[in-house]
Amino acid sequence: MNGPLLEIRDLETTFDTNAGTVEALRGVNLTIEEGERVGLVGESGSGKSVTAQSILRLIESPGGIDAGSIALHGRDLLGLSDREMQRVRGRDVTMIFQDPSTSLDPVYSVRSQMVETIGHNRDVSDAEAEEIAKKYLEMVDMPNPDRVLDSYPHELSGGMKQRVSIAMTLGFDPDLIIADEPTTALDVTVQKKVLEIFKDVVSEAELSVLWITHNLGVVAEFCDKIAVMYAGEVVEYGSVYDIFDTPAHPYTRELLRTIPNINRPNEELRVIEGSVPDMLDPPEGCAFHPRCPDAEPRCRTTRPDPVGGDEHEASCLVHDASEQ
Ligand SMILES: Nc1ncnc2c1ncn2[C@@H]1O[C@H](COP(=O)(O)OP(=O)(O)OP(=O)(O)O)[C@@H](O)[C@H]1O
Ligand code: NI
Repeated sequence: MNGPLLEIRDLETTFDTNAGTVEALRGVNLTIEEGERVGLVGESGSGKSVTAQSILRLIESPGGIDAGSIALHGRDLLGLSDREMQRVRGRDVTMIFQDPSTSLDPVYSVRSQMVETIGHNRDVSDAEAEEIAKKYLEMVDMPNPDRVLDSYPHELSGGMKQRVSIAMTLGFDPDLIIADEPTTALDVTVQKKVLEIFKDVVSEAELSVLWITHNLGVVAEFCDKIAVMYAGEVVEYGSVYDIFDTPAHPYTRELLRTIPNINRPNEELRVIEGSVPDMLDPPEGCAFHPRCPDAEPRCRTTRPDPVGGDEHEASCLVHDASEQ
């Protein structure tokens, strides 16, 4: 039996600033099984992007990973040399960014970038690599792959660029794709289209994905599992069904209430009362207690551990995920 694809344990990442130490990640636990699509959701500042950057070891000074472990196929990523880590980033774990320009080089044609990437990761000739590139461009619904191959990134629209960067990601043949809000920079109709394409590509290629988003609706459509982040911790984890049907953590319940109801389009959007904590000085006890409708006195002083088991767990002293 193989272990999980990715296993993050008690991960702590901080940034030293003039104002003090920002405790961005305060003990993140997250497991992704082979072939799983996991949505990472939470309000702005909860630590979603820092989690992604920590997995890829892209946290730069004055930031750093202070504690915990990250294992990919059982291999400890935090113990690798910079060179080995570079190989992991080029081959095993790839990231799709909000701004597709980040993953495309402006000075090379799409052809040379895709052929190089594919050739680098597979034992094929340039001609074969080009055929594979065309196949990937067809998979992302590019009507004229030959023309796209001849293009330079600036000749493509935002939506096309993002599709090319998805095709490029396939060229890496990665074990895990991390996508950090990859469609938010696009306008709404293009967003929908790119999302559909990505969904199809992921199921066709049976990829494992960590999908970072604010949008619980997207997660419900796209993912198998959901991890809810709050103040630098995963506070609830479970299948999409469990999270939507029997959410245990009061924060998850509040987050679900903020999803717009398509049957009541004129209803005012609900927001969660209060604001996210200052990570320079996070609250004692449960970080959500100042905003929590169900908080009890003990929540102010005792930090909850995850309870419930592998399938569905939540870090809450009041509500037990296994009893939902
Ligand atoms: N380079 C940095 N220097 C200092 N603090 C940082 C840095 N990068 C992130 N942080 C802090 O770490 C915390 C987590 O940030 P992160 O970007 O992971 O949030 P997020 O959940 O991705 O939010 P968003 O949804 O807005 O992208 C925040 O408090 C943020 O201010
Ligand atoms: Ni982010």
